[in-house]
Formats: sequence, C-alpha cells, structure tokens
Amino acid sequence: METGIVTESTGSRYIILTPDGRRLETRLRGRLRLNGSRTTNPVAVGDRVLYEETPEGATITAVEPRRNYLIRRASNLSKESHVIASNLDRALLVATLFSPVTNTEFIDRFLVTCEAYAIPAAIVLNKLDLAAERPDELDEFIAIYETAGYTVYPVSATEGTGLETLRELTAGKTTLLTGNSGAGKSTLIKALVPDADVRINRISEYHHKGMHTTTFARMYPLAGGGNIIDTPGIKGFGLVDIEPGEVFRYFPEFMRHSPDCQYYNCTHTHEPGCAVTAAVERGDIAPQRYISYIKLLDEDGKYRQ
Ligand SMILES: Nc1nc2c(ncn2[C@@H]2O[C@H](COP(=O)(O)OP(=O)(O)OP(=O)(O)O)[C@@H](O)[C@H]2O)c(=O)[nH]1
Ligand SMILES: [Zn+2]
Repeated sequence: METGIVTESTGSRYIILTPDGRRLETRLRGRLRLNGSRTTNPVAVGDRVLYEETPEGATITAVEPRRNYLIRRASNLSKESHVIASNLDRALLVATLFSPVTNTEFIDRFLVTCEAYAIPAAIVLNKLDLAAERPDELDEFIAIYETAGYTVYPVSATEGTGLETLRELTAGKTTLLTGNSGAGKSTLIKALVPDADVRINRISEYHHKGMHTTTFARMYPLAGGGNIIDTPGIKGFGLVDIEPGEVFRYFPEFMRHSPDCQYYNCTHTHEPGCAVTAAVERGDIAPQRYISYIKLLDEDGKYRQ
C-alpha cells in the first residue's frame, strides 16, 4: 500500500500525486466515511491517502488523519459542511480595493474561519497598480488588517509587483488561495505556477446549470517544492460549528481587550464596562471589523440589542 496526496476531486473521482510523481485517477473503496462528520466530501484536496492499484483501477482505501483543514457550510441553508482542503500551512485571501471592491465582511468571514480552524491567514491585496492611485484608501486598508494582527501583501499580478515576496512565502509550503471572482486569483496562480493549466470556467459552467453549490479545490505543486491550492467559485464562508458566544475569539484584536471587560460573559455589544467597545471608540479596533463582528453574531438572530 502506498501513500499519495489528493490534488483534485470531482466528488466521485480523485486525482492523487503518487510518490513517484504520477497523477493517478482513483475512486473510493466502498463507502469510506469519516467518523461522525457531516461533510459532503469524505476525501478532500490535500489529504494524504493510502491507495491500491489493481488491473481494474486505483482505489483509495484510507485517509490519513488530517493535520488541519478548512471547512465551510456546503450552501447557505445546508446543515452539511464541505471540507475545502486539508493539511495547510497557510491560507491567503486575494482581495482588491477597486474593480471589484472586496467586501469587508467577506474578508472577515474568511479570517474568522481560518482562526476557528487554526490556519495561519494573510491577505494578498491585488491590483496594487489601481490602488496606488488612491493611497489613502490603500493605507487605511493595510492599517485595519495589520492592527487586527494580519499581514497584508500588496501585489499586482499583472505587473509582477510584490510577487517575489509571495514566492518566498509559499516556497516549500502548502498554501490555499481564495478570493472573490475578479480579484485576480487565476492571474496570480499563473504567475506563481507558470505551468499550471488553471481552468477558469469549469466551475462556473456548473453553476449556470444549477448543478451544485459546492466547489472543488485543486492543488498545483510548485517547481521548487510546496503547493498552491486553488479554490474556484467560493462565494462566501458560511460559518460552521461556531457558537455566537465564541465569535469574538476569532477576532485576534478583540481577544487582546476582552480580558478587561467587566463581565466574564460579555458579548461586547451592550454591556457596561466592555473593553472591546471602548477600544472601538478609542480607535484601537477598526469600526469595520466591529461591524463584521455584529453581523456574524446576528446571523443566528441571537444577541440582538
Ligand atoms: N489592473 C490589474 N488587473 C488585474 C490584476 N490582476 C488581475 N487583473 C485582471 O482582473 C481580471 C480578473 O482576473 P482573474 O485572474 O480572471 O480573476 P479571478 O479572481 O481568477 O476571477 P475568476 O476567474 O472569475 O474566479 C482580469 O481581467 C485580469 O487581467 C492586477 O494586478 N492589476
Ligand atoms: Zn466586552
């Protein structure tokens, strides 16, 4: 029995990278299920799997325990979740200030998801060539996220600015890249993985046919070691398994202030003596981040003021 790494999944078939560097199409043996999970996909991109090759084809017989994974709700109404990818060193969100504007709430949901699953996260601010014309907004964006505790990497995928830093950051590591449509994720992947045949339209074709709401990630090995994982078609991060009372734990800058709240069970909304709202008023926490927090709380209709 050999161990391979899942690089692509289409729901029923999985492409794995074998130890001798082949890309092998496999299926699952029987009904391989992860214990107790309600995920739509028992095997995800990034998984290390045991496989067997027989004259009838190759089959995955077991999934090795995941070091970590990133998960989201399969769809807005679904109770099922979808494992986006596993065994990650870092997740990067490709965001843009203009054309298109990346919504702050989308960014913060991504960051909260990464915090909840203990995946180091950072932001790649693409289209720097456009943003450079509006330096105040650029500085403000960087300040918001660096104050929160995240690194922002300003780049221009088309002009090549800042890409050397990204190459250093991703070398030898498994890095997931995500972002809204139009932010330039495909352009960036082509720049980082020159031989990648990034299939841009495949998933959106499915969407037009209304076939499914889940998306399938795809892993590209980097020439010098490490991998980039592309996540086509992700429109949002539906939070999974996070109780409203826990949401603030996934805002690192809130966690720095919350020990000073007067009430141990402070929700940081209406309580007197709340150190988090005081920090927002002083300007130590960005109002945009606080608004995202309130919206995430309101998702369940709890903790409304
Ligand atoms: N000005 C500018 N345009 C860019 C930059 N990076 C990408 N673009 C353009 O933005 C558009 C969208 O880029 P894509 O790479 O297709 O974006 P994507 O995020 O992969 O979007 P989907 O393919 O819809 O998922 C294209 O027209 C790119 O040429 C950049 O750094 N500066
Ligand atoms: Zn508080």
